[in-house]
Amino acid sequence: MSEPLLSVENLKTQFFTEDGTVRAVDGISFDVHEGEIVGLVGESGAGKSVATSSLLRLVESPGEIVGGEITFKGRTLFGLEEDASGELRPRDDMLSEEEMRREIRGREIAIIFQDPMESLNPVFTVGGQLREFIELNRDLSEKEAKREAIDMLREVGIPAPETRYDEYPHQFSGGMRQRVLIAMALACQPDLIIADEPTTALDVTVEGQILEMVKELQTKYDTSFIWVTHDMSVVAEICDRVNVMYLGEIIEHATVDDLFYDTKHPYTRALLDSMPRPDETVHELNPIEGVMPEAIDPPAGCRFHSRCPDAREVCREVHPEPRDLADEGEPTHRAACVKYDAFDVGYDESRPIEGDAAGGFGAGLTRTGGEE
Ligand SMILES: Nc1ncnc2c1ncn2[C@@H]1O[C@H](COP(=O)(O)OP(=O)(O)OP(=O)(O)O)[C@@H](O)[C@H]1O
Ligand code: NI
Repeated sequence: MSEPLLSVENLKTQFFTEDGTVRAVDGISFDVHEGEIVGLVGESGAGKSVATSSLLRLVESPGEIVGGEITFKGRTLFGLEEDASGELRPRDDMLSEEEMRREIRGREIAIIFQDPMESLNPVFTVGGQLREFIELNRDLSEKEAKREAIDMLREVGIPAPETRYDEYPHQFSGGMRQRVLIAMALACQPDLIIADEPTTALDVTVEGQILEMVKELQTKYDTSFIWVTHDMSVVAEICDRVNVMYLGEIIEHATVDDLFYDTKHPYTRALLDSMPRPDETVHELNPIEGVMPEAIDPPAGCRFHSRCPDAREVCREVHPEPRDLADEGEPTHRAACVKYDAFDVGYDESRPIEGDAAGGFGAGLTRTGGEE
């Protein structure tokens, strides 16, 4: 396989709060190849948004990237090294803030957020904002930029783009605003677009239309995407490969087909069981019980053990790093779960955890009244 477009190694981002250090992103590694849509999926608070804003170095105080390496097209977006006294400092080849702003953000890597009103200014027309963005980033004249802006609005399926050009954001529906943001993201023909739950607030029909359009545009422009979502049906719809996040870590990585049909990690299993699936006529859904623990003081061992139906004593002790469990010649399929032989830490001999997972996965069924 060719060199990845983006490669992320052991990325760690923390927030230094009064209550303690929030380990929002705690050592994740993944890559994105040219022309791929890579999913980042997980429950609220898993660290998806912090991970994606880290890629563009947009994490704000009290947050900070504290470790790892981010490489994009051979350039170091983030990287640390130890100086003579053992202190960590940015590597010489790490891009400056100025370079990030002028060369990377928007131009090479664009980001689309869930709430379009965060990115669109309500007091300027939609077309004006799009035109200005294009003008700034692509060295086009005002007139050329305007033509390009109208073309882009048409491209993302906005009817009568010449008229809509002069309208204000509030005159657009939620779905249409999201289309405008996609136009803006595409306007500089970036190699990578990060989409942070851009369709979550929309109704399912509009969401479906937008996903369909993104797939078409993706084929046309060969843009790569990182698609952030908590919704497995969106993953199924749009992604080539998926990373599943839980409490700051990527606990499973696979192609979409393998993730759905050869699920390895119990957390991924639980996520899938908690959602309706178009390909299965099971009507009973099992919500994942319990809540994700705090990222300030993550549990020892496997972070999912308190909610996991397969948890054994060893899961409290051993903290598994993802390992490739794929058969030889098959696409990579990494999972961080010691129940697989590849881990060889004595799972089979270990005692199942009973009565530990108070409020944990399935607790409501198996433990109610089981206390006497
Ligand atoms: N500014 C901040 N200060 C302190 N903690 C923060 C801050 N921003 C995020 N966090 C913490 O980082 C962790 C990850 O948050 P993040 O927003 O990345 O989750 P997410 O997976 O994107 O969730 P959602 O699906 O709700 O968007 C959470 O524990 C969150 O509370
Ligand atoms: Ni988020």
